[in-house]
Amino acid sequence: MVKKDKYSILLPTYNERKNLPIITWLLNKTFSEHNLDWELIIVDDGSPDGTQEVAKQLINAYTPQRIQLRARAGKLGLGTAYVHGLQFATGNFVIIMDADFSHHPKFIAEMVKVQKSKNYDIVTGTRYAGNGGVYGWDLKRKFVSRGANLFADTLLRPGVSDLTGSFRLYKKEVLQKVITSTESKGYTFQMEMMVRARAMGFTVAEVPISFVDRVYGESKLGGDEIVEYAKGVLTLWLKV
Ligand SMILES: Nc1nc2c(ncn2[C@@H]2O[C@H](COP(=O)(O)OP(=O)(O)O[C@H]3O[C@H](CO)[C@@H](O)[C@H](O)[C@@H]3O)[C@@H](O)[C@H]2O)c(=O)[nH]1
Ligand SMILES: [Mg+2]
Repeated sequence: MVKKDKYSILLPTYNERKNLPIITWLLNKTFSEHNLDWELIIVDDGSPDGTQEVAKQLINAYTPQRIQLRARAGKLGLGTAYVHGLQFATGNFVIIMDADFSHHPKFIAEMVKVQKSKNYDIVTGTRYAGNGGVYGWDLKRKFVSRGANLFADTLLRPGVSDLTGSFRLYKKEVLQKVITSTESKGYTFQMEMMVRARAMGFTVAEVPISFVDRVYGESKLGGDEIVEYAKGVLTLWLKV
């Protein structure tokens, strides 16, 4: 008997109380409509806004088979949140995404379809190809994001149009291999993951997505992150 595919979504959250119920509802809708098996793994880093209380209510509503809350004591960052969540994933595929609607679950169906078309190791959402785009960012953030991608692409040539985005589908064993070899933690993390995956010979396909900026709260991108990112690109350029 062929085992049915299962998709584990790793959802890092920090102060996403308002977004979590709707994102969960949309995930359920998408996976039900396409008759796909799935689970949601919420990695909350001690959000002071009560995100975990909401997560517990969602577990009651959707069952513990469907949703796991894998909390950590404090805000330890996105990169390690994926590492933490991954150990609890029971699916053969893993999807990583943001909880603030920048990544709409409706794109998952297309990512799954594209993955199956040529048995790709990774499918990444891209804002910078086809119908992809960014909505709600000011000019500075757009410029920084484009510049960051151009810089890494010029030096490292991974052949992927969106290196810093984090809406991605991986074969679980591929994610495990790539994440173990990745050293950076902040915004550099997604870019390093993709560059290393390509260097290891994994196949990557792209699906255009529209990225919509969050309504509540603020992003953490600052001057320090930009410097860290530039250092990360140069380090990889020397090593990979
Ligand atoms: N557990 C945990 N979750 C976190 C943490 N920091 C952020 N998150 C969660 O991670 C997701 C992304 O955080 P945002 O603060 O919304 O990031 P962003 O500035 O919008 O950046 C996004 O776009 C970038 C590309 O332009 C991406 O590089 C980045 O990974 C992210 O997708 C959200 O679900 C947020 O709750 C943390 O320290 N711990
Ligand atoms: Mg965001």
